[in-house]
Amino acid sequence: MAAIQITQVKKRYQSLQALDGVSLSIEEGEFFGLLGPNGAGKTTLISIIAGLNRADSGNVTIHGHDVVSDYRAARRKLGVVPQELVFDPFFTVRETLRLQSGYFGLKNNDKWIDEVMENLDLTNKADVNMRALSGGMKRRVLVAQALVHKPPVIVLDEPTAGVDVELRQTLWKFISRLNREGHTVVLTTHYLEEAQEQCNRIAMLKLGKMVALDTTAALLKRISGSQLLLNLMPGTSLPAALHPLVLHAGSNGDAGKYALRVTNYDEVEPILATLRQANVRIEDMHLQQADLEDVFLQVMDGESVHGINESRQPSANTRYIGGAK
Ligand SMILES: Nc1ncnc2c1ncn2[C@@H]1O[C@H](COP(=O)(O)OP(=O)(O)OP(=O)(O)O)[C@@H](O)[C@H]1O
Repeated sequence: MAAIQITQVKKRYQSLQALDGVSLSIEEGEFFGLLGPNGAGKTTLISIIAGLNRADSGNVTIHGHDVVSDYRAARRKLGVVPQELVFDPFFTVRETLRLQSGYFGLKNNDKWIDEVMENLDLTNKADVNMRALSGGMKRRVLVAQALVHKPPVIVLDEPTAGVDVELRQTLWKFISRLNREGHTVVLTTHYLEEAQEQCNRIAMLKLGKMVALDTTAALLKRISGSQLLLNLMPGTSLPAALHPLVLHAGSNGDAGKYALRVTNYDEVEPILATLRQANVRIEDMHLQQADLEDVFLQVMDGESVHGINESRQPSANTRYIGGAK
């Protein structure tokens, strides 16, 4: 049985089709990544999975339980770490986690609560009021809250947005352990290196539609070889002969920056010769192995992958992937 089965889900907000017929089956034990630029529909999909939002049509089941008609059973199987920090400022961390346990009818849950706090480095904050915690600490409590009932399916909506390296490491160590122990994990993130590292399979959403769905390894194979990253002197532009090699081109603040596809090092010299002949000077360059960010840009940029589409405005995602959201 699938951990999460999503069938033909559609959701419209006024004139905006936020989800346009999304179908997806996530198996038990997967570490699954849901990627897409701002506004792609990731949070909408997660809130439908969590039963916090209703699809206009289609359905979602968690371990076979429909999230609408069998809400309580579905919810019990699911732990959701929301993107926004919502909490009651009057309770301590431990009280917050006990209350959440009570919501699931769990009494005497302190042993697990202690273990979760320990694993998220929250033990020394157990008796501190929520309002006195830093943003990063509050996020740890949100994660802990999602885990109090040991849900078999854990959904994390951008859990590491704006958090420090230490929390990221703590979080991934714990979540990876839970995944190894059999919990299914679904993650949305804009940090593509994080998705590449953690997820065995990835779906990419764009404007409410699924535009890629494959194992991380297969997605990475779509782009073979390396990239030559060029930063040309201001006022110069790439000779037309090199346009077919362009994977992506910067614009506005990044004008003059290009990523060119090269399959082996021998291809670098002819590129440099072409630039020399056209009197185009290079400010900076380096060779980089292709990664998930390149696949993401390729998928999101669609037809422009095999050459520059001069009229195309840069896609919004070009600006923030890699962390600078
Ligand atoms: N309650 C709402 N009312 C109207 N439009 C909404 C509402 N919630 C989301 N939207 C719109 O639906 C689209 C999808 O939004 P959603 O938050 O699901 O995207 P996302 O992929 O999670 O984006 P981000 O990466 O920024 O979190 C966006 O265009 C958003 O503006």
